[in-house]
Amino acid sequence: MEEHFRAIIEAIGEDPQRNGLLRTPHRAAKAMGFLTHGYRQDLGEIVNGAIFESSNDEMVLVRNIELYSLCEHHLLPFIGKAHVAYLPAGRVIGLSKIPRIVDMYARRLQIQENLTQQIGNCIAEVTGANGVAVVIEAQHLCAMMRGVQKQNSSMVTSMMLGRFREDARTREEFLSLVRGG
Ligand SMILES: Nc1nc2c(ncn2[C@@H]2O[C@H](COP(=O)(O)OP(=O)(O)OP(=O)(O)O)[C@@H](O)[C@H]2O)c(=O)[nH]1
Ligand SMILES: [Zn+2]
Repeated sequence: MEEHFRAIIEAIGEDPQRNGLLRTPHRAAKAMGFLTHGYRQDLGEIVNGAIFESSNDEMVLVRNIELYSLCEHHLLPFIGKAHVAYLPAGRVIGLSKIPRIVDMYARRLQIQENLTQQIGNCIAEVTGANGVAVVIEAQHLCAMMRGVQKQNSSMVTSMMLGRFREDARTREEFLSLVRGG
């Protein structure tokens, strides 16, 4: 990847040999590696067996999970928040595992719709929940610092599975809890 970043710097018309840019291909490759480390993560290792029996079947919501991803069309960041809820069916998942799952999919080349769906499907599979809801609100730098250059619009995507899809009252409870903070 370093070589390719050096070529990009040249293509821009810059001098990769000038002092400030000498180590830039190395740094950029390292940064890009970090921003896409989700490809090299393993769901089993992330969850690490942290699934616990529980008779609680009320909604569990983790809201305001900060999210950094890269849009697959421009390789520019999109940044926002994810809200994830599920209705336990006999077992709950370790609290930290939800943001870890969000990150595993966010740290890849994505479009927001697919990211939302992948997180929802994954939480559903891992928890066997009666329902899963995911809402993501994000701002895309490709639509802010270039292209249409809209600084104040954000994109909201959602995925409702099981009871969240079937039952309007459950969905409403989720949305009002999300709006609450
Ligand atoms: N649906 C969706 N579109 C996205 C996402 N991220 C970026 N895009 C859009 O992907 C589209 C790519 O359109 P193209 O016309 O092929 O590319 P472009 O010429 O760079 O488009 P502009 O951004 O309009 O200048 C643009 O409309 C982007 O806004 C995303 O997460 N979801
Ligand atoms: Zn984009």
